[in-house]
Amino acid sequence: MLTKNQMAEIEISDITVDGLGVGRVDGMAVFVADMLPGEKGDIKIIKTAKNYAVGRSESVTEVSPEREVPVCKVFRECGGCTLQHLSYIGQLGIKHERVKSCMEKIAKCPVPVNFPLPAKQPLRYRNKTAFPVHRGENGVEIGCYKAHSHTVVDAKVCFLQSERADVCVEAVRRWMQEYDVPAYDETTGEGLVRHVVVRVTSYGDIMVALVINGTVIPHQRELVRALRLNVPEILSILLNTNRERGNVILGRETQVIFGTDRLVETIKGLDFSISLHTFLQVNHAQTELLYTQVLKFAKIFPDEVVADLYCGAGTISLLAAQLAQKVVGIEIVPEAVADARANAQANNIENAEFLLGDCAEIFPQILEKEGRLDVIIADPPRKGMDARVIRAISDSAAKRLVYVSCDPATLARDTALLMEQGWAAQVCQPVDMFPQTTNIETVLLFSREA
Ligand SMILES: C[S@@+](CC[C@H](N)C(=O)[O-])C[C@H]1O[C@@H](n2cnc3c(N)ncnc32)[C@H](O)[C@@H]1O
Repeated sequence: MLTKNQMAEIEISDITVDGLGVGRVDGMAVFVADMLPGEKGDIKIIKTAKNYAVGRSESVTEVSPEREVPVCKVFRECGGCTLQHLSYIGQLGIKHERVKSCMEKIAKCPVPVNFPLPAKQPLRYRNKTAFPVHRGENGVEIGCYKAHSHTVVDAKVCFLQSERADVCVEAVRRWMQEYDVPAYDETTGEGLVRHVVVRVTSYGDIMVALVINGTVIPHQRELVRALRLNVPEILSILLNTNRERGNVILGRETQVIFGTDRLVETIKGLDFSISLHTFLQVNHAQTELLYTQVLKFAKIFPDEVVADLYCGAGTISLLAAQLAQKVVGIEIVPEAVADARANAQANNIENAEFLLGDCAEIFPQILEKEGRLDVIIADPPRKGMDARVIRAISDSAAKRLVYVSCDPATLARDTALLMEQGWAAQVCQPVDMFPQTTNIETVLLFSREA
């Protein structure tokens, strides 16, 4: 039995989704920050609970050959990156093991899991970042939250976003300091500036939005001038009003204070118009790789009808529509459906239809209405698919199902349900959309059991 303050030499055998090393003493799991699988260390137990303990590494006695010096100075405080101390190939290995383990242990499914498709650019890959703003003892603080908290870790550089985005954030910080612009205080609900959101397209065009607890900012002209002077690639500066308490970043009302309210992004040859609210995968290069993989698994023939469930702004639907007879996309967010319809028009695609609503309600209705359905593509949020959607997928006559998931655990849970209903998992391809973190995107191909 472990006790608080006890010292133990522990070998780390695993890593959690939060990036904590996991070792075992007499069968009890001990979680240790900043320790990697394969490492041994002298660990001081700092907390004990019924089924686990938490330790602090006092010294690492056996260092993993995959250990690296993190590029970011605030890596140990910030909750944004959890794997910067591990080589990129080591990160991919851990993600591969995680997907395999979920398939084996949760889905009980012997599907082959390929090695994750790596990112060519494992740093500075994000095309959108929302940084919380806070006023601390040393002035304006802008950065990421500390893990599991709302404490802002002040950072002048974030190695996940583009260098131009760093410059935008710095310009906002200097403007707030110079004109004494108040930051929002979430404990009192007072103050003004809540978040700085920066979007950057693959063309280098930039949108900057200040999320504010109000409708106007002081010294607006000075902010616009400072941002444009420092970053001439800015095409859009917005004020978004969010007066609600809570964790939701964006409010519904947005005003343009410079330029346009939209940018254009091109994905695999199609143009997509992006507003502040549009959901877009955060890593452009890996999105192209992900979608290529989806289409490869979907193997769509020209006479086939495709359903794209949880379709967002219609990115996958419109790529699939170029191959299919018809695509029907379903999405619950009205703005995303409007974006999808506009994107279809802008790309002269006439065989894609977009329906607004919950997949659990709309998809069964489509099955009754559409005479034919050959391929289903589903890309649900982290929580996975509703059981009603899984039932409808199984009731359909579709021959292939391509499931895209950002959470291997819910993917595995849904895989077990799909297998019970006659689907066979054929092959699983993880795609590393989120280097430096434990997150992984996975594409899984199902077909009807023979
Ligand atoms: C992971 S995103 C995928 C979007 C798109 N496939 C893409 O690659 O950009 C999941 C989408 O599902 C939508 N969504 C969440 N719950 C839904 C539901 N019950 N019915 C329909 N759409 C839903 C979200 O609004 C979001 O756009």
